[in-house]
Amino acid sequence: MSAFDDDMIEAARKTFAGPITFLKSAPKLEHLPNPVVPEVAFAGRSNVGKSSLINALTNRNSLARTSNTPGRTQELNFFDVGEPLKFRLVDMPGYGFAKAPKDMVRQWRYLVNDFLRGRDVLKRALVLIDARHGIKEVDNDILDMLDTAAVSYRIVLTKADKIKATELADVFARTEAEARKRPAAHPDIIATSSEKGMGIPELRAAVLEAIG
Ligand SMILES: Nc1nc2c(ncn2[C@@H]2O[C@H](COP(=O)(O)OP(=O)(O)OP(=O)(O)O)[C@@H](O)[C@H]2O)c(=O)[nH]1
Ligand SMILES: [Mg+2]
Repeated sequence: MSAFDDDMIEAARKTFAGPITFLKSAPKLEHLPNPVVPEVAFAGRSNVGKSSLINALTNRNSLARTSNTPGRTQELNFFDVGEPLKFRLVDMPGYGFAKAPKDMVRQWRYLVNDFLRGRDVLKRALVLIDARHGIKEVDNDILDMLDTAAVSYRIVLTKADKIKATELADVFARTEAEARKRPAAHPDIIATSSEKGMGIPELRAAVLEAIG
């Protein structure tokens, strides 16, 4: 069952099959690109699968850099979709990995907070949550920041291929119930697997819907 009709799914497929290029990396706020088109950002704990999901959505193997080393992405990475340019995807730095030095955590907070507050082209954030764990304490920071900044967001479960269907149904229900308590969260969540392609057509449609 999907909240998106066939036309939307097909339009989204076409959009993501078209030209997509890496624009730039922004390690600091002064490096942000000019806000000229709508943006959708991918947030989530380090290693949750943000970069992998961007690659799956765009059907490219190595557009966004993925890694087994948590905390690899320390900056905001911008990807241009469409020619002429239609919207941008933003790969955000991950949080919550063990052994992150204090100043790295502070840096993350500055960058992310200012990005979320200051950017009216940012139409939606997708907050990725590992399907094996559900929402954890470490995710509350970003969820609170988004609620406070009134940036609308949708929760997306990742790595759904790693658990059984019954467990997935369980964590799905639990996570959706939590989403419905949060003011800026979309009431519906999406379960995905970048590995198996699950939920990818729906997530593409969700991105298109978010940019309007
Ligand atoms: N089985 C499975 N593994 C996945 C999936 N998505 C990502 N992974 C693996 O999880 C690891 C981390 O993926 P990334 O996409 O680099 O994670 P990230 O959230 O971008 O991490 P940071 O950039 O450090 O914040 C990689 O080894 C991926 O291959 C998935 O859907 N299924
Ligand atoms: Mg990454």
